Amino acid sequence: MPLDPVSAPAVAVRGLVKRFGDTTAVDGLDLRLRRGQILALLGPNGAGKTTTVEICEGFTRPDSGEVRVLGLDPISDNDRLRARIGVMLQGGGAYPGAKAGEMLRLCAAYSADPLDPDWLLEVLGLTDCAATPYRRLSGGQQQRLALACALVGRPELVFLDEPTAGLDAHARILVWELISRLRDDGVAVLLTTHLLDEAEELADEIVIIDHGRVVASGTPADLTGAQSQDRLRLVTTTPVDTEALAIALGADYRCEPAGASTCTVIGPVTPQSIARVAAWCADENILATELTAAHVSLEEVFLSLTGLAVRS
Ligand SMILES: Nc1ncnc2c1ncn2[C@@H]1O[C@H](COP(=O)(O)OP(=O)(O)OP(=O)(O)O)[C@@H](O)[C@H]1O
Repeated sequence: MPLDPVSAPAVAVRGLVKRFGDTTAVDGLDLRLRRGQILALLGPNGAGKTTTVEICEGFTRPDSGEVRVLGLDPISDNDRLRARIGVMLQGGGAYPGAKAGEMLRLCAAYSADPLDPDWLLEVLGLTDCAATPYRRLSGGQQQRLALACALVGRPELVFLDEPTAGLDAHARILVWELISRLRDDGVAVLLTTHLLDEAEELADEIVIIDHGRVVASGTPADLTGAQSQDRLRLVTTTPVDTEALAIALGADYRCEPAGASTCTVIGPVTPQSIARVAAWCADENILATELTAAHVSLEEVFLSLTGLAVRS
């Protein structure tokens, strides 16, 4: 694994194992995050995401495996790493009486070349509450301030743990825009989230873990595209006899109801199969209002891989 702290990947993890008593939280995990990329770590509750991130942050010691963050060991090189990484602490380290603007300026004072705190407050929609004591901020404002504190030191790598949890739609978009700008400026982002649309929107690479192991990885398009090629979504004004449609299409096709007047045809999507579905509807005097080569959502991929709802 390269050790050069300048050109090394932002995060390189190989064969990581962490046990807590009888529980194996991380079980031989590999991970690689390049500079200027956003990697979203997804997984059901208890999958091992937080443990992995805390090991990368240097807060938890692994049992075995190799971990390099910006080419350095997160525990033995922690002092050198601190100034180069940003960590979003949930309500952490706050002086409840301190004002939002003061807290951010204090964080900025630890950095040799910080971002302008007033600019960050503005971008995150916090200017109006700069003089508000931390304890009086709403949950969403505290969340955005935690993000600002993680970013103000101009880190090369930032760890974001559910950065938009609890934010309203407007605030979520502000945060998404800021995260995208960071990436464009070359910052690497390791994002953990339960929001699959957030991962799909932001991530260059998604790693889905379960039981401490990687179960799938790739770009959002890789993960959803592989399963999207073999589905048609048919919406009709009256319910469809899915068995009859499947028989009409032949042995390569299955047909499943997906709602009162929607069904999914599973099988090769070709110009001929689309024509056959439309012709069958005409023969049955059924009005098709939509016939689309379906996009499989990341949520469907996640469910099929982990067998679990996002929040179990
Ligand atoms: N300090 C600890 N002591 C004992 N067990 C722990 C500790 N930290 C984590 N675990 C266990 O390790 C496993 C992985 O937990 P972890 O918090 O990493 O999962 P996660 O993917 O972050 O879950 P969530 O989505 O709920 O935050 C779980 O079974 C958890 O109970």
